[in-house]
Amino acid sequence: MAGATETATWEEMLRRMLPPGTAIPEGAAGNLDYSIALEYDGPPVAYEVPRIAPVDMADVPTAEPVSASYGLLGNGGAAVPVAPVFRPPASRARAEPPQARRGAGPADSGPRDEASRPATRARQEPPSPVQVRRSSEFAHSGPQNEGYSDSDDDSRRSVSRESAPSYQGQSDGGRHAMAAPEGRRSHVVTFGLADDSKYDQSSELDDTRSEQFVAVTRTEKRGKTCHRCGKRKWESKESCIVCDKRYCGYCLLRAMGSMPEGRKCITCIGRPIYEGKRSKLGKSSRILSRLLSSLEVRQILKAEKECQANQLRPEQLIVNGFPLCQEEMSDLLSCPRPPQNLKPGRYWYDKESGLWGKEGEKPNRVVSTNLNFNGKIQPNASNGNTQVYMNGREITSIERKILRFAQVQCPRDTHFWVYHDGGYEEEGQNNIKGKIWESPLTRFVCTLVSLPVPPANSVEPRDDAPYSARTVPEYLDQKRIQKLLILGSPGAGTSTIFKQAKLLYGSRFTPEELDNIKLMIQSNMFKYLGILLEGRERFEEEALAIPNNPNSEDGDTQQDGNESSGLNSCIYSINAKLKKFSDWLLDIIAMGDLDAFFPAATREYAPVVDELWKHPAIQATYKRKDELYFLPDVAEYFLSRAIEVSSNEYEPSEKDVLYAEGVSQGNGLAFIDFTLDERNPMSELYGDSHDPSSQAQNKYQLIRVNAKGLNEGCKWVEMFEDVRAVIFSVALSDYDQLGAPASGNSRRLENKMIQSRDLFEATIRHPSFRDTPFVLVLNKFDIFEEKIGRSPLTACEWFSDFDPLRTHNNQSMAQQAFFYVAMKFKNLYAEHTGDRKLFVWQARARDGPTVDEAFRYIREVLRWEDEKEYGGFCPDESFYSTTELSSSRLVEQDWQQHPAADQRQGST
Ligand SMILES: Nc1nc2c(ncn2[C@@H]2O[C@H](COP(=O)(O)OP(=O)(O)OP(=O)(O)O)[C@@H](O)[C@H]2O)c(=O)[nH]1
Ligand SMILES: [Mg+2]
Repeated sequence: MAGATETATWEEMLRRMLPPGTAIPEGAAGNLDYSIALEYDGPPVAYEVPRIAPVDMADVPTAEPVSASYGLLGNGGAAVPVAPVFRPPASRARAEPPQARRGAGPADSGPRDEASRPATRARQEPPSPVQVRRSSEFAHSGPQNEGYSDSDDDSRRSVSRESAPSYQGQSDGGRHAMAAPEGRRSHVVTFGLADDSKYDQSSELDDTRSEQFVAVTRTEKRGKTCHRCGKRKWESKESCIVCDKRYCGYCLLRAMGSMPEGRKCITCIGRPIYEGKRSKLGKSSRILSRLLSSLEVRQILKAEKECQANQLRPEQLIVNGFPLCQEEMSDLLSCPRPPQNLKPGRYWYDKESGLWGKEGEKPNRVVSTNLNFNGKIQPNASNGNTQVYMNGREITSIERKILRFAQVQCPRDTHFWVYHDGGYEEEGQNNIKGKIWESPLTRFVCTLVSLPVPPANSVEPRDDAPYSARTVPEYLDQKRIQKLLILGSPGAGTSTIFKQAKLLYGSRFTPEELDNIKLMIQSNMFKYLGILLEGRERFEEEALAIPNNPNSEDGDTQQDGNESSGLNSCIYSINAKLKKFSDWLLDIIAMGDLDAFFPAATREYAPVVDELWKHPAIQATYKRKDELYFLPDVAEYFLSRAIEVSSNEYEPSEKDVLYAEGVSQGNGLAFIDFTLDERNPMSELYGDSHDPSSQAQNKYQLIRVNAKGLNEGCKWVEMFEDVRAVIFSVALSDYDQLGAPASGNSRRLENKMIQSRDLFEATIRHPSFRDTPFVLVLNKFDIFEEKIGRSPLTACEWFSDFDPLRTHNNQSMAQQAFFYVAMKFKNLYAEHTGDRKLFVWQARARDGPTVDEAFRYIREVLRWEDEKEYGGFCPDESFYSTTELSSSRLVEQDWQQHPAADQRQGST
């Protein structure tokens, strides 16, 4: 837009400002840093504040350049022509009557109006950026005559000196005295650089934007200060869907009136909305429901959603490279299966299959087929690189994975035709080979990875046949279900939380699921047995390796002669024990007396480890006893009921299901859909009345990815970019535990808390989650509480600076330690995400209610996130950033006493 004319204008302006004859610096128009007027955003002031009016540079009188004949010393000292002193017209602009500003008709114009015309014009028309800059430029250059100083402060002061008195002087008998718009604070001018990238994004709105939008920045204070009264209140704000100005409950109706087009300032009525708000059109907010009756709210929201001014314009939609015309857009929106949540942008559309997606991306919806658009689909529409083509489009790798999953042969250079029902054939073969999305499993996997599928019993209107209704399976209705992804390192409790969700909100386990869990429990039991036997073998190897090979490659076990022989004798004695132990194992197995075997095996195992650990050489090698012993606690729970558990008739109890490690035998991906009722301690505190539309918001899909899938380079994770929140579970009790390294060749065990931290770090940095809120669940608080007294938190090197207050009991020590750990994670998160808040909750996942409360907290987080984005409620920093947590009931009490205070941290 900044073409040659603009440059010329700048040059012209500079020329007028510089002393006559001065050369304009090269490239000045492009490089000079021009300050821009900003609207004052601080607390209200008691006095009327002057305005700076735009200046028409054409009206600035300038002197002709001194001609050569006036040479400095020449011409016998004849007077050099001087321009008259220029008086800034700011006061005239101020004195403009309100009507004139709103666009007075010709009847109003008289000689007086004539006199103020330049300023009036500048106010009436949306000024170009150049005009706005001119005004601010003038604010700097004007006072120059009176000893202009460089500092902002000074310049501001000189502006007031200059313009305030003249405003008083010209108030013209009160008729022209400009009252601030009804009840509104006047604007004050400050100086700085406008930086409004948000507005830059939607350049199509630029031309309609008034001077306010160019000059006002959306600063960090967004959300806290009311635009009208300027007060910073700790309460919800509602924002204008056009200009995003926020208003408190007191000012909202005054600023927005009856809202015929929804939430718009009166001055924004008729203007197109800010596109970032499109997805929120028609969604209710606390503040509206508080101020108006539910019927009124409904009407306003309906108008907001449906009125003409707020609709997309066809040219905002570019499909297959061409902007739509009105007719094409109507066809698209009125077809039986239109795209959802349409926003302005570039899309591709495959007419044969109905697949629809954003340009350069995988498909995200199946819309009706056979819509005719000007543009035809291009091979690179979705930016695929698979050399597999579907109706002419090169598909993306995730689509190819699904094809393979559905057992569709698709080597390179395959060209398919795919039809509305998923039927496919190779190009030129005229032979439908099958239907891609026929199997429920394929459909399920598609939804998990957010690929669209056609409705199950799709009957597509070919040749304009009347459209028949279809049923879309519930879980395909992705719009209404909010996906929550739960992750964590091994043993952190993700499966337990998942199973709790199932028990709390879901249906009971089906017989198949129970069968699966039973198999899982049984195979876990054999895994524990495997560990026992492996341990025995390992000790035997230890024993054999050293005497036979004193210079063995394992440097850690090299010992000097004395120690070595000491170790040998020790190991021999252990070996004898082990021999006895293994003979005994074999006997028991031979007799089939497993009931005796399992408990005995675990019982016998520990003393062997103890024995080994006594020796200094072993200690030097392994550093920690845990490295010799990693049978999970839960092993004993199941091993002690070995016969019962391993029999065919075994039926896992609810407790067994919860205690078992894992979700299913394969233990990969698992998901569950559930709904939460409205009961919530927090929303009650805020006096919420949730409208029925929020019910739909309460549907969730919890997806659990096992730790292994994560460790393999987070491969799965990429498929979950549309999750609403990531729940990351960490076992608090891991701080003094060691675990096998997730990857790499090192056999050295690592601190499990550090492992969790590293995984957490990798996850928050993952591009798929750049904008996704994270909720950290600090789990296993029960074990933590129990052991914190005997095993210091500093056992984990990351917590080495933990310096608790002295306490008399484990409970308060555990709370202190919990806060400390929470803050460590919060700081880490803030570091990586540019100061975003990490939400933390404390849980004991074996304990149902703590998981229930965790999910209610997560739901609340999602609402905060929604409202934060849409213009509302933003809980006070103190509890948002430092202490939201935690052991629910405890917090609940604190909250009731000190809703916004930082009390919880203090209480520890
Ligand atoms: N005491 C106690 N045990 C817990 C808690 N949460 C989980 N557990 C137990 O810890 C063990 C491991 O929990 P899981 O839920 O299987 O851990 P996970 O994160 O799924 O681990 P992977 O399956 O390896 O990914 C199970 O025996 C659980 O019953 C808790 O808060 N307190
Ligand atoms: Mg598990």
